[in-house]
Amino acid sequence: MAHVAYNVSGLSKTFPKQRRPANDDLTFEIHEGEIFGLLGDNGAGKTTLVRQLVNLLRPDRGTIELFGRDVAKDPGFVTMTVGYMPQRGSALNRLTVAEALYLTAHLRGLSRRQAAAERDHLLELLRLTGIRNRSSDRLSGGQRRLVQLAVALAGRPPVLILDEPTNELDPANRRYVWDVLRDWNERHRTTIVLITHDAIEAERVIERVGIMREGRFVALGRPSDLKRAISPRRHVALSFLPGKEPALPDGIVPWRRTEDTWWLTVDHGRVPELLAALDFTTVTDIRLHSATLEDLYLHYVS
Ligand SMILES: Nc1ncnc2c1ncn2[C@@H]1O[C@H](COP(=O)(O)OP(=O)(O)OP(=O)(O)O)[C@@H](O)[C@H]1O
Repeated sequence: MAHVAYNVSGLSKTFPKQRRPANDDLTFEIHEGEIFGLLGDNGAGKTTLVRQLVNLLRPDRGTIELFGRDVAKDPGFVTMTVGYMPQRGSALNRLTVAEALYLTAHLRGLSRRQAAAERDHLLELLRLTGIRNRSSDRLSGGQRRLVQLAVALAGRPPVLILDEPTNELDPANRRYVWDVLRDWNERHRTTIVLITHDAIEAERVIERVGIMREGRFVALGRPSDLKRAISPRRHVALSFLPGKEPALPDGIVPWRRTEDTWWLTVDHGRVPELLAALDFTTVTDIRLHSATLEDLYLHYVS
């Protein structure tokens, strides 16, 4: 069984003068070592939730335990355990990029020598060496996001909470950051909770997803399971040598044919049977398509 990083129970929060709760009786777990994605439309309550997870905001009701310790009663433990990247703003004040990384790593328990090594590693990892001596108030929006991410990673806290880590990044940096996060998670077994609107790219790294709407989860689980629930069929494109039409199991009939490719729609459960029936000396290519994370998001949110 998976070990639990966060155990959230009955979490509710209504801001003053707001009619609707921002978080409405949320109960869920985040497993140790997983990458958990929070998706949802604007105003769904994602930032409110993560600010409670890092103890920047108190819930009206409910409890949050981090590795079995009550977050509200143990704020120091949260600070030492979680690297938090906020949605906006900068926690760096007027420090240079290099100073911010060094100090954060040192405050998270690394010796001076280790903190200096960590600083240099993160500058290189996030390609920040060229701006290492720049003050954080003189960075572009995208540079600031990369520095904030590096600060969250400094000292390798066991949990990362990232509020839209790829927001403001150009497409190449966006993709690079997703790769860095996946690699970091694999290397250090870091639990990562992230909010994103970037469902297409995030699909490559997210292991479990919570889709929020009006302060509640409308879907929670592994993307593959959730996709299967909304779309129980797979689309298959099957290419073969001209004139060598494949034999298909009973009841599976192409809905479109060309000379060398057939398109089929198959129940998930029959895919193994289809694959077993094919002669791969004459089948040249097979492509299986199922719903994407973005399809899933749009299914639940629109
Ligand atoms: N400080 C605040 N005071 C009053 N209402 C707030 C405050 N912060 C958030 N809200 C409200 O709470 C609800 C949830 O907001 P939240 O920022 O958590 O949404 P979100 O899912 O993170 O949205 P987005 O994707 O736009 O960042 C919204 O209706 C918002 O207007």
